[in-house]
Amino acid sequence: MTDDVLPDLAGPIEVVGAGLIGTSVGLVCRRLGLDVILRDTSAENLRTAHGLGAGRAPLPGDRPQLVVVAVPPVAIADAIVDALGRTDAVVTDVGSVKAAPLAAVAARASAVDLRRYVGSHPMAGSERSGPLAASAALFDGRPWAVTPHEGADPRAVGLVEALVLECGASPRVMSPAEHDRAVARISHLPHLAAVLVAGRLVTAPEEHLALSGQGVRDVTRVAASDPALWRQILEANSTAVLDLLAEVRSDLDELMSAVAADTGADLVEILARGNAGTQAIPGKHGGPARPTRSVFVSVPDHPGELARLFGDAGEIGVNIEDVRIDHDPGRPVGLTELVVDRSSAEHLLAALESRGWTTHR
Ligand SMILES: NC(=O)C1=CN([C@@H]2O[C@H](COP(=O)(O)OP(=O)(O)OC[C@H]3O[C@@H](n4cnc5c(N)ncnc54)[C@H](O)[C@@H]3O)[C@@H](O)[C@H]2O)C=CC1
Ligand SMILES: O=C(O)C(=O)Cc1ccc(O)cc1
Repeated sequence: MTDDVLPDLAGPIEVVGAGLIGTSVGLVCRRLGLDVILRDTSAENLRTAHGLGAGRAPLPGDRPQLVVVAVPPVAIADAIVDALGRTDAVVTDVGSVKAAPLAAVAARASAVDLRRYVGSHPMAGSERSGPLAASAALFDGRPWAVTPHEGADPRAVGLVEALVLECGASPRVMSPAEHDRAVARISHLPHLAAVLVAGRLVTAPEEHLALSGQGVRDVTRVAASDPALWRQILEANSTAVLDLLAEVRSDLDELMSAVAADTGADLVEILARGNAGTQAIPGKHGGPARPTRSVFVSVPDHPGELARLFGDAGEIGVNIEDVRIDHDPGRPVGLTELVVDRSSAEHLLAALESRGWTTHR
């Protein structure tokens, strides 16, 4: 934290770009009772975001305290420069890459007061775009990078941290360059891995695809994202991404030799490295990863059954960390996977069985 006492987020908050992220920020701020001004070049997205209650149209004389720029990567630098010139507010952006837009804004530093600009990046989102995908709960418990440049005003940094906290997220302060190396590994490479695996499905025969289970859905989910957005993200972070892709190319060579060899020892080592990688990911709220276990329950396909299952889990006193539903429209029963703390799994299974649920071990 940059300051013992963070500046109060008092509003008005101006959001430039009322899409997935901007509308979500607007919804959170409105829920806090703050005045939110929305701007967007798309009249349709603006109309939708207004209709969702994420904010209002600008009025002459508006004086925002904070401007949040949430436009596509190619438009970010211009929107930051515009906001710094048009207002005396602190300006942040939520772009996925930090060093390139900062350099573009800094190149025009004589025209703008750069001290009021502090970049940031919520590590939350989805494969969907636009205001209809927005949610006030989007940032709950998520990390949100705050990336001040060396000349940033500490009060401006504090105000951006206050926004992050009010959104229910955890601020992580780091330099723009460090941020870009980090997201290459934890966001951009996973995205490209999902794209490559999903790309292999395009020409698959229908009877192969009919066998699809949760694994292929988990690994490919983010590949459904907007290609135009991701092209811009990858172009803005190409150096860090290329370094990692070169490492993955040599991993792939190693993997191919291991699969081709008949001892299996090397393959086990590679698979175990994967295990270690999954355990390196911190748990929710940045805490240590806690071991979880999946409990599978058959849920009859009638209204209210899922609510009854969640209600029973609540009464049993077990917190559900995550949930997945494998729903086969051809069957009267769906398979629900409840991800719970490993130490609670046996207790949950026994208690659900005693309440008449069919579980699968
Ligand atoms: N999609 C995701 O999961 C995440 C995206 N981000 C970053 O947040 C930013 C916004 O992404 P999304 O909300 O997903 O995109 P989106 O496509 O849902 O929303 C972008 C909005 O900006 C508007 N817009 C475009 N150019 C504009 C301009 N010059 N002035 C005003 N409005 C303009 C568009 O009409 C659209 O409503 C991007 O820079 C992205 O890299 C950050 C974290 C997660
Ligand atoms: O959907 C997900 O899980 C994401 O990871 C979304 C996402 C997309 C872009 C970002 O810069 C940050 C997060």
